[in-house]
Amino acid sequence: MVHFSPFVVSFKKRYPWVQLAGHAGNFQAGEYGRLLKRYCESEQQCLEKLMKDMLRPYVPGYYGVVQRDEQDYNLMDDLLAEFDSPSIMDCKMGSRTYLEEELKKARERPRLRKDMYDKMVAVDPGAPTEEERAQQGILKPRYMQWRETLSSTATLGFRIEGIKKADGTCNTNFKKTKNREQVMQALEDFVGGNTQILKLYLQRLEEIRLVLEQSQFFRTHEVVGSSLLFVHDASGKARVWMIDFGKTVPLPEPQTLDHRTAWVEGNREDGYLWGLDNLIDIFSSMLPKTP
Ligand SMILES: O=P(O)(O)O[C@H]1[C@H](O)[C@@H](OP(=O)(O)O)[C@H](OP(=O)(O)O)[C@@H](OP(=O)(O)O)[C@H]1O
Ligand SMILES: Nc1ncnc2c1ncn2[C@@H]1O[C@H](COP(=O)(O)OP(=O)(O)O)[C@@H](O)[C@H]1O
Repeated sequence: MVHFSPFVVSFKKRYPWVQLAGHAGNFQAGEYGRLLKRYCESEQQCLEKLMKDMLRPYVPGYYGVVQRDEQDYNLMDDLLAEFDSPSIMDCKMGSRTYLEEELKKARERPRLRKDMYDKMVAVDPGAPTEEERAQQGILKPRYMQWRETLSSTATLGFRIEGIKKADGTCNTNFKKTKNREQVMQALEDFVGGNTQILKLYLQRLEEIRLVLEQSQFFRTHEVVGSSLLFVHDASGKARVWMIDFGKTVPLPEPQTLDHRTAWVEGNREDGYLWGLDNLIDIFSSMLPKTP
C-alpha cells in the first residue's frame, strides 16, 4: 500500500484537520471534537481496555464502533479539537516497528512487496541487494528493519514521523533523522525555541512514563507501531497522548514485558520505555541549565 502523507482534511470546514502519518483514507470527521478511524479489531480491543486502565487520560477517549456508508469505524476524541492552529508532532515509539507475527508470516508464506521495494529505492537506490533488485520486491520485515536502522528507531527507540507547525509548514521527511543531534534539531524547530512549551512537554512525558510503569494494560501488551502525538498552540497549551493501537496485542498469560529489555525473537519486547527514556533525556538536555 502506498502512503501519502500528510493529509490536510477539512472536517466539514469547521476546522482544518491534519493526519501526519499512517494509512491514507483511514480517518473521517465525526460529530464536533470526535473522529472516525477505520475499524481495526485489535485497536478496538485495546481502546476498550484502555478506557478502564490508568492510562485513560493519556489516550483519546473511545466511544465504540459506528458505521458509515457500510464501513465500520472506531469513534474517538479528536485530540486537535481543543487547540487553535496547533503545532503537531508524531513520534513512533519503540525499537521494533513490526509484530513478531510478521516474521513468522514472511518465513511461512514469503510475499515479495513491490511497493516496499519502490519506497526503499526512492530513499536510497543503493539499499536493495542484488537478489532484491532482480526480484524488484522485498519482504515486509526486511523493509521495516531497514527503516528502523535508517532512522533513530534502532539506536534511540523512537523516530519522528512528521511535524506540522502552526505556520502551516509540514515535514514528513524524517526517514534519515537518526542521531541525537539531528533529532534535537527537529525538536528545537518544532517548539520554536519556546522553553515553556518544552517544559510542559517534558512534564507530560515524565507523567506518562510514571503511569506506564504501573499500568496493567502496558505490562500485559506488546506495543508496536504506536505513536506519541505532541500538540501545542500559541496560547501556551502543550499536551502529549498515546495513539495508534493497531499493532498492540495482548501477551499470553502470565507473560509480561518491561519494555526496556533488548528484543530477541520470542521475548516480544518492544523497547517502548527505552525509547521514552531517551526521548525524555533529549528533552531534558534541551532545557537551559538552572544554576
Ligand atoms: O512508513 P512507511 O515507510 O510508509 O511504512 C509503512 C509503515 O511502517 C506502517 O506502519 P504504521 O501503521 O505503524 O505506520 C505499516 O503498516 P502496518 O504494519 O500497520 O500494516 C506499512 O505496512 P503495510 O500496511 O503492510 O504497507 C508500511 O508500509
Ligand atoms: N485521536 C486523534 N486525534 C487527532 N489526530 C489523530 C488522532 N489519531 C490519529 N491522528 C492523526 O492521524 C495520524 C495517523 O494516525 P494513526 O492512528 O497512526 O493511523 P494509522 O493506523 O493509519 O497508522 C497521526 O499522525 C495524527 O496526525
